[in-house]
Amino acid sequence: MNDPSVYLVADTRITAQARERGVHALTLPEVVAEAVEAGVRMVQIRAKDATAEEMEALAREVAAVTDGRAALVLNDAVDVAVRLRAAGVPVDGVHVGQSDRSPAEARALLGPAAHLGLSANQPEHLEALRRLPRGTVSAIGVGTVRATQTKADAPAPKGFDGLRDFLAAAEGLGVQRIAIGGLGPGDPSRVREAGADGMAVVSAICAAPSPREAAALLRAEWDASAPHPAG
Ligand SMILES: Cc1ncc(COP(=O)(O)OP(=O)(O)O)c(N)n1
Ligand SMILES: Cc1nc(C(=O)O)sc1CCOP(=O)(O)O
Ligand SMILES: [Mg+2]
Repeated sequence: MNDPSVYLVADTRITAQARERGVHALTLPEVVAEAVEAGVRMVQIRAKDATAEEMEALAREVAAVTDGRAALVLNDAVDVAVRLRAAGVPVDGVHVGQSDRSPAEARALLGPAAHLGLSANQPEHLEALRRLPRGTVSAIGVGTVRATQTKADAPAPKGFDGLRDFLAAAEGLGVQRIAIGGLGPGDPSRVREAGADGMAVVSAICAAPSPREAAALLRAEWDASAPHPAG
């Protein structure tokens, strides 16, 4: 099973913005390399402006970096992931949202072994998930926890209490539960206490002056915090 505890959503726009502003001088594959060396074990490529060809080229570059040390997931791009997996490139799967390709269709295209993440932030999303065959969805991304500048159409912030309630409602569905949105250093213990299996971050790593140090701190904080009593 993939380890989503500290999950880097490597975003092309946020990384380029940080580089243009002189926050750091790294490309997206370099950010991923630093994060993986610091202990991140799951990475998603989020390239909202990329064509399929650009996503494929970037995914090949990032896959050469992750190379089995971290799971690699593509945002939205089911067809690209299918193509790369067929070509033997180590891409583990895809994350889709509620208005992307349906999870049933994505699973049919990806096959049973791939990772399939799905955004879920409303009770009806969990109801729909309950109706799907077990194993269709591997993980849900639940957000936003805090307001975020990274996603213009992000759902309303739930806060940590809302996160806890939503994760409890998703218990027993056989999916990993990943918190996302406005998270960063200082949050791992609260995310774990709320019952999440992982926390996904964009800015906390991609827009940090040192992505390596930011990732190492999240890794250390996650590892030092206690799991949810329910396991
Ligand atoms: C881990 C994780 N959770 C949620 C999302 C959001 O996906 P989506 O709702 O499809 O929005 P976009 O990222 O595509 O704008 C995610 N990417 N990853
Ligand atoms: C990609 C994404 N999805 C969200 C959701 O709530 O589904 S919030 C989000 C952006 C998270 O970026 P940051 O860590 O910089 O706040
Ligand atoms: Mg999407």
